[in-house]
Parts: sequence; structure tokens; C-alpha cells
Amino acid sequence: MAVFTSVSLDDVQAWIAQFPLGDAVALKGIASGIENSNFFLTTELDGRRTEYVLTIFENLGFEQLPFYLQLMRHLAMRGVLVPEPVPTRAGELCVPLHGKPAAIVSKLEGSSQMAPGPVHCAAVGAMLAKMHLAGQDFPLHQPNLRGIAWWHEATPAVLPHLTEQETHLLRSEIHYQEAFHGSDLHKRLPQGPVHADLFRNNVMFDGARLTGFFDFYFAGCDTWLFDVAVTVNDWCVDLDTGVLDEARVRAMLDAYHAVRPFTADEQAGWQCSLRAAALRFWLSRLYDLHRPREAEILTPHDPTHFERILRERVAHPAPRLFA
Ligand SMILES: Nc1ncnc2c1ncn2[C@@H]1O[C@H](COP(=O)(O)OP(=O)(O)OP(=O)(O)O)[C@@H](O)[C@H]1O
Ligand SMILES: N[C@@H](CCO)C(=O)O
Repeated sequence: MAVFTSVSLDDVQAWIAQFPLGDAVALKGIASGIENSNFFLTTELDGRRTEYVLTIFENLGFEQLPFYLQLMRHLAMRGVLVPEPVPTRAGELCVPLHGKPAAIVSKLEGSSQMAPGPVHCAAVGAMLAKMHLAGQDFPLHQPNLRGIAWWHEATPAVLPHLTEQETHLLRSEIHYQEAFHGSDLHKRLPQGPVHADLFRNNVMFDGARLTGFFDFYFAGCDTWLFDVAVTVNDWCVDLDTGVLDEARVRAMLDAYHAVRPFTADEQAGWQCSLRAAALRFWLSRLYDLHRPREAEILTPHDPTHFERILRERVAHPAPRLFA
């Protein structure tokens, strides 16, 4: 999709009065993204126009949103490049629009780098480490809502749609991940707020300069290593085969390690985490594919891409996290 909820400029003109942003003068639906309804919103205050992003949350409730929006604020205040939520005059970061939670955040400059090289991967790795460190004293807690508890819920919903081979892979990987998640090693991995969806399309670049991470709406508390694995599995792969590209992997991991050194436990849990990160997106893509929602525009992501990545990570040893 990306516009599940239709909103007109007229609707927003009345609604925006509760923000100190002046008048809404333009609104444009954004076609990419599959989770929320997003719009570029232009406001005019004292003759000056500014662009923001208006998001209507389709699947998240008012009880979960403070975690994401406060986290973005917390990180922005510590120099991590992320969109900053705009509070209403009453200090709320999130208010209803057409009965659904909605927020306005600052618009990041630049565009997504969909064909990243080592230089982009290094910038992402360094900012990710900075983000993990900056999140250490964030006071709110929410589990990763697409973590192992959700995998157990989603698996029975997708199993009827799978071939015998896919069923075997899914069942055996869930079994493997149960053992990993229950292990002492897993308990020793450093944890904190993580982005959990830091794909190429959730980072902005202006040339080689990283201008921000966005789309924090899958963030939660999990191991930092899981976040690194999600990021490596998207930024450092050959998209046709799912095979890791050594130069991009090294650039990302070395840049991360220089800011927040990996531990020996993380090295030991690295391959399991790469597998967990592949499983998480294979499963969510299967779930989205087989349980489509209404939308004005909808392009489901291809689950087989992550099935391929999962088979790759199972079959091949992970690259070293650090020398
Ligand atoms: N703060 C921002 N600054 C600039 N552009 C943004 C910002 N937030 C969103 N966008 C634009 O809106 C598009 C969709 O946003 P986003 O990825 O958050 O949607 P989504 O529905 O949550 O998608 P998905 O979960 O599939 O990534 C982005 O690709 C980007 O172009
Ligand atoms: N990044 C996810 C979409 C949800 O943000 C995917 O590629 O499956």
C-alpha cells in the first residue's frame, strides 16, 4: 500500500490546529511502505513553508506508540539522526485522526540508497552502534513485537499455505531458535531498544552522507546483535542469491565495532542471530502475503527472498564479527 486510510487536505486543515505548525497547505500520499498510511504534509507558518511526514498507524494502538515516538525523541536528543516527532500544544506526540492514532514527524533530507556500497554500509554500521549506545538509558520498555512469541502465533496461520519443503524448514528453524532463545548465551547478549527493521528503504542518504534512520514502528527491546543481523541481512546481500557480500559486511561490522565493540558472546551467537533475522522476515512476509488487508495501493514483499537467505545462513558459517 501505503495509503490504507484516505485523508483529504480539508480533514488535515481542521486537525492540524492542535499543533503549533500553522496551516496545512499541501498533502500528498506516499505510495511506498506496507504498514502505515504516510503523507508528505506541507505547513505554512508566518509565510514559511515546511515539509513534515504525517503517519496514520494502521496496526498499532495508542498504548504502543509512546514507546516508538518517545524513543525517536530520546535518540534525536542524543545526536542520533532520526525524525523528530512534533508535539501538539498539549504536549501529545500522537493524537487520533479518523479514529486512528496519528503523528507528525520531521522530514529527513535525501533518499534511500537501494544499491549500497561499502561506504554506505560503514555509515549505517557506525550510526547503528551509536543508536544502541544512546538507547541504553531509555526508560520505557516494550518487547520486540515481532520476536519469538509472535513467530509462534504466526506459524500456524501460514503453515496451511506452505509446501512440504517450506514446512520442514519453518518447523526446524523455529525449533532451533527456541533452543537459542532459551540458552544462557542468549541471556548474556547485550540488549536494549533496537530498530528491528533497518532495511535500505528505512535509511536516508544524501550522496554518501547518511541523513537519518526512520520507520521505528517495529522497534522494541531485543539483543543488539539481532538488530545488527537484520541490518546485515538486508544491506550486505546480493539481492538475487541472498549471499553475503564480503566487502559490505566487513565495512558495516568494522564501523559498528569501532563505536561499540562486539563481545565474545556475540561472536558465539552471530550465526544464530543471522538465522533468526532471516526467519523473522520470511515469516512476516508469508503472513502478510496470505492475510492481505484492504488498501488503495498494495505491493506485498516477496517471502521467497528471505527463505533463500535463511537457507544460506543455515548452510554457511557466518563471517567473523570482529578480528
Ligand atoms: N521522516 C521521514 N522523512 C522523509 N521521508 C519519509 C519519512 N518517513 C517516511 N518517509 C517516506 O515515506 C515512505 C514510507 O514510509 P515507511 O517506510 O515508514 O512506511 P511503512 O508503511 O511503515 O513501510 P514499511 O514498514 O514497509 O517500511 C518512505 O519510503 C519514505 O520515502
Ligand atoms: N522491512 C520489511 C517490511 C516491514 O517494514 C520487509 O522487507 O519485509
